[in-house]
Amino acid sequence: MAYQHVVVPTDGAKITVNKDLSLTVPENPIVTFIEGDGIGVDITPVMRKVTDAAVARAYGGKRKIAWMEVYCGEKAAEKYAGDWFPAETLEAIKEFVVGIKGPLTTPVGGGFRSLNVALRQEMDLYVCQRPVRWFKGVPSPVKEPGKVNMVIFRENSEDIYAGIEWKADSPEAKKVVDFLQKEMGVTKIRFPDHVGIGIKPVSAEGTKRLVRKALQYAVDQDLPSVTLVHKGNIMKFTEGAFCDWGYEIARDEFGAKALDGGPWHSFQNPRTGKEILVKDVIADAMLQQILLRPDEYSVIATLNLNGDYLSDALAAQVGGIGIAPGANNSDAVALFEATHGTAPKYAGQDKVNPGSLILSAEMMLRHMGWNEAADLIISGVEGAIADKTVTYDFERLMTDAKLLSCSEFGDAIVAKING
Ligand SMILES: NC(=O)C1=CN([C@@H]2O[C@H](COP(=O)(O)OP(=O)(O)OC[C@H]3O[C@@H](n4cnc5c(N)ncnc54)[C@H](OP(=O)(O)O)[C@@H]3O)[C@@H](O)[C@H]2O)C=CC1
Ligand SMILES: O=C(O)CCC(=O)C(=O)O
Ligand SMILES: [Mg+2]
Repeated sequence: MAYQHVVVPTDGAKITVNKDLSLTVPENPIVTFIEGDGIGVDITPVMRKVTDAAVARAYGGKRKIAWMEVYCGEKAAEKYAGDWFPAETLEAIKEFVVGIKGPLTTPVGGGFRSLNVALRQEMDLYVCQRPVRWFKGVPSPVKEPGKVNMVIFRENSEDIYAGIEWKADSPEAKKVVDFLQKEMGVTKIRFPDHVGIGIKPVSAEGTKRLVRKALQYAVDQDLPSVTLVHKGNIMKFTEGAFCDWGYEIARDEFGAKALDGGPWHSFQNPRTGKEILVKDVIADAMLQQILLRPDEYSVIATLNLNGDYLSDALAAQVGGIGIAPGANNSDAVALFEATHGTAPKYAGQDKVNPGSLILSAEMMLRHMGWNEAADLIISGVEGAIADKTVTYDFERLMTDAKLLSCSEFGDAIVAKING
């Protein structure tokens, strides 16, 4: 398609999705990127530099990413006369199927809705996959961070993130309250006169497609358990149903059987013969379990809000959100991004840790099947940390570490990649 501001690189070729959803990746794939607001200007160029270095080193110049900038957030508003979310950005990410983004600002309370959530919803990127593991030498607030090795599968399209809510005192909120009281027999709205109302949709379809991915991941990676995290004791028909549907798909599609009458289940990994335990934990209890007994958890499948809370909490255990990567996937399109936000107080200072976005690029390379380059990124990050040459977030918690800027940390990783 013809784009207004997006310039398609002439030296690149399109990644295509095959019928079985595998990718055909040319030697010079076009990969879309959104720079991002706030610290996006600092971390995105560093991520590109490290990724290019890893690809060059791994394939000796035979392969090269053709980066294609697309716009969202503040930079889009400048380019597209106030449009923060240009339609052609969505079109380009969908057309070129693999992309990576910096963080985007969302105002609290009023203002526009989250552009990050809108990107996920518009492209139905229903899986938010966030691996959390410790890198040797990273300072952590817990005694044994090495026991943390989990992958969160966060449902990315439903829950209260669907954005169905009405402001207190608006005619819409009053209408919904009226409907609830008069037609649904609701008597428990504590202060009905000035109340904001939010609706939390959770469906069988949305739950099952997410839990299916989590179970399949456990099978493919030969992992010991999948834990369904929910608040089903309180929200029975949303969070409770998520848990029930999760077990149902484990039974129906993976042959899981209930253990001692349930609710926990298990099934045999068809590839390795090992048992995979399917269990559930209530969300508040899970927040203490990840601190006290992290080694008992491996793959986590959960709803949108629980997954948001869990990802930042788990990231803190292994060194903070400066080093927490992620992916947003549909069946065809993948958009990689850090777990953290725009950290506005550090914007433009060349200060923050680019690690989360670099490790998101590592996930992206693996998604493309470029595992050799992905491995080099991991060893580069490990090497820079082992040398205690780190950004402020790690340096302030380490003894005898050398403080590096964001770009210098990128250079230290590149030096390890080329070393
Ligand atoms: N996917 C996305 O694009 C996301 C966007 N957001 C948006 O970002 C904005 C700011 O959100 P906020 O709640 O402040 O959360 P942020 O994640 O942006 O920042 C919170 C704190 O986390 C630490 N931090 C974040 N990124 C890094 C990094 N790269 N290196 C080192 N430390 C880091 C900093 O801690 P310290 O102060 O201790 O140094 C920072 O003050 C909001 O508009 C929010 O909506 C939020 C989350 C995700
Ligand atoms: O979109 C936002 O502003 C926040 C999103 C977020 O916190 C997340 O995806 O983890
Ligand atoms: Mg978050």
